[in-house]
Amino acid sequence: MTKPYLQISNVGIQFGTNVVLQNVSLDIQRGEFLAIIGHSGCGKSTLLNIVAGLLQATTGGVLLENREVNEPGPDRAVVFQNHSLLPWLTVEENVRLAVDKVFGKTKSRAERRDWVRHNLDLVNMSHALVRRPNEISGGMKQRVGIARALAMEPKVLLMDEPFGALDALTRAQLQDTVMGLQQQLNNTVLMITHDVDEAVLLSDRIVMMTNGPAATIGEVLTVPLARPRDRLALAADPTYVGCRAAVLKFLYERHRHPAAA
Ligand SMILES: Nc1ncnc2c1ncn2[C@@H]1O[C@H](COP(=O)(O)OP(=O)(O)OP(=O)(O)O)[C@@H](O)[C@H]1O
Repeated sequence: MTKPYLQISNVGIQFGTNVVLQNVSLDIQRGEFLAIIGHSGCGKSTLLNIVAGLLQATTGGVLLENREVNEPGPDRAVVFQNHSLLPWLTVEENVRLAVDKVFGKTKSRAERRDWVRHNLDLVNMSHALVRRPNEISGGMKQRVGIARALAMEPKVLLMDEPFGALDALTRAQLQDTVMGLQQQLNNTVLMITHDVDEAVLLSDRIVMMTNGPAATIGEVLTVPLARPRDRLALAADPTYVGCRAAVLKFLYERHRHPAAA
């Protein structure tokens, strides 16, 4: 068995007397796409923030390529639900800012410019280089956020409900883009979602969290669907339907949210 690329070991965290996570352990291999799913408030964002280095675990810890994670770093890029673009900069400048920070010393000006454009091209945003965030749609902003994260060449891409604020059609387009990128770049991805179909469509494994307080991993489901995946073809695929049913069962039968009980 290869050594895990990203290792979450016995992670627990409490805020005051509120124990949010307890004994969370997960080994992630390089190039894996993992979705984390669980009811609202169970601690998904908290877990992602610990991996991002934005929060410190109370117990346990995280290793990335055998190095302890204890602060944010460009090797772990985060894409949030609500884009975090700077409104006074253009699309190109927003990505450029991150690229300059990471590659300011190792790439020339021209190389950095090409790298910014290449990453915007990957998410089909080359046509909007000089637009500002308030001049583009929500889906386009998320595309720019993804380009910015990819342009940092992170070891791990962390996505916190990246499509949560988008309408269903835009969401489906973005999911297809992310699947295409995954096919091309083979990133290691940890993505939080509330959407069962999204989790099955995009992931290699789905991590299902129990309800809080003291939430932990209840089950991990492997999604044995070949790639590339086609959402229309999969809708009637017995393996897809079975995975979907397993996640729904976990969420709505075995770990129903207390508020819905
Ligand atoms: N900095 C903090 N200080 C105190 N409590 C916090 C802090 N961050 C998170 N919490 C608490 O931790 C719990 C889990 O929150 P978290 O946002 O991680 O859940 P979630 O599963 O991502 O929820 P959602 O799906 O609704 O986004 C909540 O009870 C929240 O109030």
